[in-house]
Amino acid sequence: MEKASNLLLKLSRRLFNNLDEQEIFVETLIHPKPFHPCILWCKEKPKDSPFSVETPTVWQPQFIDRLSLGEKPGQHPLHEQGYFYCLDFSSVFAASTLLTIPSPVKLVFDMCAAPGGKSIFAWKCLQPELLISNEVIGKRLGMLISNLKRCQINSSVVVSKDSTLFAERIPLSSHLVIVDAPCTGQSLLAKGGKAPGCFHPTAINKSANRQKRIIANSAQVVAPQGYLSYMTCTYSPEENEEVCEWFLERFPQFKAVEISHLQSYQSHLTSVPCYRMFPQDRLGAGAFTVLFKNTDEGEKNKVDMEALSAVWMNIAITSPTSQ
Ligand SMILES: C[S@@+](CC[C@H](N)C(=O)[O-])C[C@H]1O[C@@H](n2cnc3c(N)ncnc32)[C@H](O)[C@@H]1O
Repeated sequence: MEKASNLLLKLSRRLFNNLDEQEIFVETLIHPKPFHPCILWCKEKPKDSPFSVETPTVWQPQFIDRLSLGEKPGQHPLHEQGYFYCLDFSSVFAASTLLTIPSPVKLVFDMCAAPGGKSIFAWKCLQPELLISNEVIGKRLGMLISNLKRCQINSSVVVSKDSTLFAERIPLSSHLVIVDAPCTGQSLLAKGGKAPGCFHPTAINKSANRQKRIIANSAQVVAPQGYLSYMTCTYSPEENEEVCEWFLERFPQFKAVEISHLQSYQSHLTSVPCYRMFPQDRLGAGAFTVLFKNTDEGEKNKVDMEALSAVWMNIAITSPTSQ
């Protein structure tokens, strides 16, 4: 993108009061610069790193390394052997809310899972007994399955159904439900990619409505005292803070959890504690994240995997038992 569109300029004025901040935000989108590559170690890190590693941020988990510019981790033989998964550092930021969830965790359900970054992050940091990764778009299933297989994410199961079905069939069952929601993908521009129409109000409203439907269905899958993690890789408030406000009005049993390690990233666009990373922070292309807790007391429902396999397309990476 050579010149900022009026819609991008308008968005920058909504996001930042300060003129310099507006300008630098727009500049990072119209003249993108590369970000440091990043990896998540699925297996134990070798003592001597095969890569040149950047100084970690204070909140960065030990199983993440941000690498020097120019490193190509995807081409290293350890990648094929499943030692690590390559992801954007914005994904680490967004998923870092999960680091605050107390163990033990039985069941993690990832509603929007392909290609698998948040599923693998949750598996690594929470060590659940079972991870269920759902991807509704058939042609995205292959990459999800191959990533979970390559990284040996046991025990995990891949499913492919609309979120409505899970709300009906496995209500109040999961300790954690992750909603890394489909969005307008505005942050792709900061990576030099394309996201046609991503600032257009029609596209933003359509996306926000889909996000509200997914988060509402996902909330019903969360067990009492369980967690719901919502995140996007886009900047517009309609897809982020406004989804959170809408959600809390309709599901008052949920409250947003303060994430102390992300305090300096707290969004000033709402009173709900939620967090944003912007591309001008130079860590990643940008993300929005919030962690909700279901404050209801009560019994968690069991998920009978045998019964489910009759109705769902379950592709078992390993064979789970009842949760
Ligand atoms: C931001 S991506 C997920 C990235 C993934 N969580 C990761 O970390 O690798 C959003 C995903 O939501 C999926 N999706 C699209 N429409 C959906 C819907 N109606 N319900 C659930 N997921 C949907 C997309 O196919 C896409 O894979």
